[in-house]
Parts: sequence; structure tokens; C-alpha cells
Amino acid sequence: MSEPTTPALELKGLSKAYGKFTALHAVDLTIRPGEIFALLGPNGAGKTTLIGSVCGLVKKSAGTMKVFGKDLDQDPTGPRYQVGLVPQEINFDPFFSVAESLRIQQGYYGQPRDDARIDEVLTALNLQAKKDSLTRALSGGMKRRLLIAKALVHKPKLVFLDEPTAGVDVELRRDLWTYVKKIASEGTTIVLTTHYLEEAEELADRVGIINEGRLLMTEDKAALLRRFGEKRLVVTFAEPQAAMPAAGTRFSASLSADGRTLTYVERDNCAPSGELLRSLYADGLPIAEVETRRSRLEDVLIEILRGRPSQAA
Ligand SMILES: Nc1ncnc2c1ncn2[C@@H]1O[C@H](COP(=O)(O)OP(=O)(O)OP(=O)(O)O)[C@@H](O)[C@H]1O
Repeated sequence: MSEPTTPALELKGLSKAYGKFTALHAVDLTIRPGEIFALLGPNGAGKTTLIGSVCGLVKKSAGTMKVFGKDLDQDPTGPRYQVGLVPQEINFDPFFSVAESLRIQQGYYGQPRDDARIDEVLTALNLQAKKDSLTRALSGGMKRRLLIAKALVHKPKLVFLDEPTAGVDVELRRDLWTYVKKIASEGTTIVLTTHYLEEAEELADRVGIINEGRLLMTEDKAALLRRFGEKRLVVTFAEPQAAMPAAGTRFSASLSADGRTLTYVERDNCAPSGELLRSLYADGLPIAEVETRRSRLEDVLIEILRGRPSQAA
């Protein structure tokens, strides 16, 4: 049996009320060290409130929060030195240069000046050429790169990325994905919120779904896609079929009203769609086009938020 490891983050009954409005309802969440966890949910679900509570930007109403086993009520500052946050909003002093603002950040986290680390982060985020520019002279995308550099320069062990690639170009998205994977492989724990589900699909080991302040589920991404996902085979015939072909009946496929397309939904424990296709060819049906489509995280999330998963657990 493996040794129990101390979670990177442990939330128990975390609640937040803004006046009469409850933004977080007793959230329990454990993040394992070294994992990339994507917290997904619609606008206003409570993602930023959760992250803000851990980072000390939001005052929780109830519950406990532990970072690497240390209770933030008992020590609100020490454990937070191990945390980095990429906030949604750009928040730096426009009068410092890029390098200066990173040096200040190192000092703020009680670290000695480390120019090599600054260079490393700037290179990883493709910002090296702007090292001596004033931050106010950066473009929007470059500002976002700097925001990420600032969150990482003190080598945090737990990093929150709150919509890190909102409104940025494809190149930064790719750079960031590569860098996030690299630091995760070196042991950094990442909690990510994103509305780009492709981003969660690319990066996350595990996914949590939050809605209206309630954590609905947490699950390994691959298992979630297997459990709720489906594969769809759509066959278009060159000539309309008057009735469902025999093979389609055997596989419980469906035929469109105009007889032109046959659709087969393949789920776990179903016969593979390749078998149906082979039967259709063997029966000499006039197949013009074949298309397959696998559920993406986006499809799964929509189903779960609608409260009617495409397949029961
Ligand atoms: N300072 C505040 N005062 C009152 N209500 C607030 C405050 N901050 C957040 N809220 C409310 O709390 C709820 C959760 O907001 P939060 O910013 O955590 O959502 P989110 O999941 O991060 O959304 P988004 O995806 O849009 O960033 C929202 O209904 C929001 O209006």
C-alpha cells in the first residue's frame, strides 16, 4: 500500500456568503500534490471565490482550508508563500519594468533576488525581449504573460490559474500549456479554471464541476469522458433507404426520416461501430460518407450542468 500523502489543498465545508447571497455552499475538495486539477463551471459558479478564499483575497464565512497540511486559520501567511495565483484581472504597477516587477514579487515572497529564475520564467513565457520595458508599454497579451510570470517566479508549489488564457492568442495558449505541463511534471500542483474546455481537456488530470456555489462532482478526466462520453457513427447513404438496413436494426441504430443517414451511438459495453460498418459494407449498402465523433469535455459538462447525464453512472 502506498504511503498516504499530504494533500496540496484540503477544503472542508468551505462557505462564503456575500450578505444574503451564498457564493459557496460547504465545499469539500482535496487536491493531490502534483496533479493538474481543472475547476469548471459557468459564470458566477463560485470558482474565483474559492480561489480567492485560499489565496487570502476573500474572507471565507465558514469551513477549513489546509495548504500542504497547514491550516490557514492557524497560520494565514506561511503556507501562502507556497501558493501562486494568476488572477483574472491585470493588476500591476505600470511604472516598473517587467524585470523589476518580477524582482519585487520575489522580495514580496521573502526570496533573495534570483535573476536566473526571472530569465527562466521570461523565456518560458516568451517575454524575454520585453524584460526592460515598462509594464504599461506591454500589449494585452504580454501583460497576461507577465501576470503568469509573476505568479510563478517565486517557485510556488501550488499554483492557481484563474482563466489564464482568456482573450489571448493561440501562441500564448500553447506556450502556457507547455510550461504548465513542465512544472507539473516537476511536482508543482496546478488548479486551473477555464472556459476553454479544450484547455482543461489538454491539461487536466482531474476535473471538478461547480455550479451555483456547489461542487457537483470531481473525477479523473479520462474516467469522466469514458463514463459520460459516447462515440457516434454517422453513415450517409448515396441513395435514400426505404427502411432501416438489417445491420442497423441488429445494432439498434437509427435512420433519419429521409432515409439518407444512419446514426449509431456507441457507449461503453456496446458493440464497436467498426462492426456495424463492416456489416453495412458486407450487405452492399451504398455508403457515401462515414463520420465518427467522440464526446468532448464540453459535451459532458453541458450534460452534467443540465442535470441529465448522457449515461447513468
Ligand atoms: N464582492 C462580491 N460581492 C457580492 N457578490 C459577489 C462578490 N464577488 C462575487 N460575488 C458573487 O458570487 C458569485 C460567484 O462569483 P465568482 O466570481 O466566484 O464566480 P466564477 O465562477 O469565478 O465566475 P466567472 O466564470 O464568471 O469568473 C457570483 O454570483 C458573483 O456575483
